[in-house]
This record gives sequence, C-alpha cells and structure tokens, in this order.
Amino acid sequence: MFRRLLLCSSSPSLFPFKLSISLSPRPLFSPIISPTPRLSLSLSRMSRPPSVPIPSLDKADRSEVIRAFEATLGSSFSSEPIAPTPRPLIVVISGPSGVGKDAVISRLREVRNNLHFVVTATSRAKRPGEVHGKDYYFVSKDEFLTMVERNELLEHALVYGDYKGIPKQQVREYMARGYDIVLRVDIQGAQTLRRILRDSAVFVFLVAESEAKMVERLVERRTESKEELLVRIATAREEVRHMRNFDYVVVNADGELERAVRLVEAIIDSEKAKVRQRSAVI
Ligand SMILES: Nc1ncnc2c1ncn2[C@@H]1O[C@H](COP(=O)(O)OP(=O)(O)OP(=O)(O)O)[C@@H](O)[C@H]1O
Repeated sequence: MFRRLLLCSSSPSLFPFKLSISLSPRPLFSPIISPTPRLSLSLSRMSRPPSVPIPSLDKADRSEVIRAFEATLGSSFSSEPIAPTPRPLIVVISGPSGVGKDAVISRLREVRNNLHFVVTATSRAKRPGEVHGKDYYFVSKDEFLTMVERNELLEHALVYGDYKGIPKQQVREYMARGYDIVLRVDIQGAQTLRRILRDSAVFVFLVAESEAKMVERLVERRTESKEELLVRIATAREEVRHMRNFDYVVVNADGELERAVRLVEAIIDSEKAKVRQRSAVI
C-alpha cells in the first residue's frame, strides 16, 4: 500500500498544476512517518509561498520564467554536466590467430580518436612492412627478459616461441592523459589479464564467421610455414572454447571488416555510458 499526497496550489496562477507524490509503505507499528530528507525538503519548499511570482509562459520571456523558478526553488540552475565524466577504459581485444585482430585494430586506429593502442614488446622478428615502435617494440630475448625482471610488464607470455608483453608505463601514461587503452593480446594473454584486471577492463573476443574462413585467411596471409600454420590452426580450435570468459564477442566476417569495427566502437561507447564504470588501476 502506498500513500499518495496530492498538493494543489490555492492560487492557480502561482501553481497551475497538481503535484502527486508517492511515499513508501508505512511500517505497521511505526508511530510517525518520517519521509526521506529530500522529500521533506521539496515539500516544504513547494508549499511555501513563492518569493517571486512565476510569470505566464505565454507572455514572459524564457529567462524571466527560469529566474522565477530559481527564486522559488531557492537556488540557481547549475550548468555543470549531470553525467559523471567517463573514466579511461581498458579494452582487451583478443581471439585466435588469423581472425583479424590486427586488421580490426588498424582500422579502429583510423576512425576513432582518444584511443591509445598499446605497442607490445616482442622478441619475434619483424615481418615485412612492420615498423618498430608502431606495430611492436622489437627487442632481443635478453632485452625482453630484463624487462620481465624489472617488473615493467603488465603481462607477458611466450607465444609460438616468441616473447610478447605489455609495457606498464605506457598504459599508465596514456590513462593519466585521459585516453582509453586498447590492448591486443592472444588468448593466453587475455586469460592472464583477466586474472590481473578482473572486471576493471572490458574483454572483446574476435572471431571469424567460421573455422573454415579463419583457416582460409591464415593460409592466404602467407606469413607462416605450413608447420607453423598447422600449430596455429590446431590451437585456434582449442581457443574458441575460451569465448565464455570474455564480455563481448565480435564476428569479423569475410569482407565485413567495417561492421566488426563499428561493433567494437559501439561496445566502447556503451561502456562509457555505464552508470557504474569499470575502473582499472595499473
Ligand atoms: N573482415 C575481413 N575480411 C577479409 N580478410 C580479412 C578480414 N579481417 C582480416 N582479414 C585478413 O586476414 C588475415 C589475418 O588477419 P590479421 O593478421 O589481422 O589476424 P590476427 O588475428 O591479427 O592474426 P595473428 O594473431 O596471427 O597475428 C590478414 O591477411 C587480413 O588482411
């Protein structure tokens, strides 16, 4: 049972409306109802005669009406944003080999501002066209192991015989400057990051539309030997099972790169609009 209060102004020209307010149910043996402080405040203000008569909406100009509302409510209307400023977000993009992680990320880089794409350190050899400091930080195995010793990496792993790791300092610097962070990791890396970051980051699993398409793409890329390809394909089959540990799945279908990128953007946008935002501390 809810109690309903109906407030009507005695002077229709001052308050030409009815105010109906619901109070929460009255406890059975409670002697006095004590409405919440906010409710009592607004009731007392509303029932008090206004200090400034509110002019007719048809005749007065807008600012006059607004000033009268402010005077009646006892404070001026704030221009501060009502929604809190979104926090920097960490987006982890992962998926089996050959699903198009690099392709999606490089397109995202072109279409979206305020994102920092973390450059991973790796001990693997540079592929044709790759640029040091842009695609990866190419370092020797020894240099990589020194970074591990100094605890400079958020996460690192040995992937197909090569080390890969995420430099912590880079993530911290860009988050401090208000950037959202995109981390591109393999499944093993995503699992480690999930353990470290838990729900403070958003995890996106990228897949091809089918296993057959994924294999076609890997073969066509011509960056691995047939032995390496076989290992990647067998691993990819296994890795698809990890999808359930992610927050979102994005299909990067053949010829539909743009659609996949738009979906990743939509995920970022909706994360930024959440009332309770993720908050990562690195
Ligand atoms: N939507 C798409 N349609 C057609 N080809 C695509 C699409 N997305 C990616 N590709 C192509 O598929 C191949 C594999 O993509 P990419 O190298 O981005 O995969 P990856 O997930 O980063 O792989 P790895 O983990 O092995 O580095 C590339 O040749 C890329 O150009």
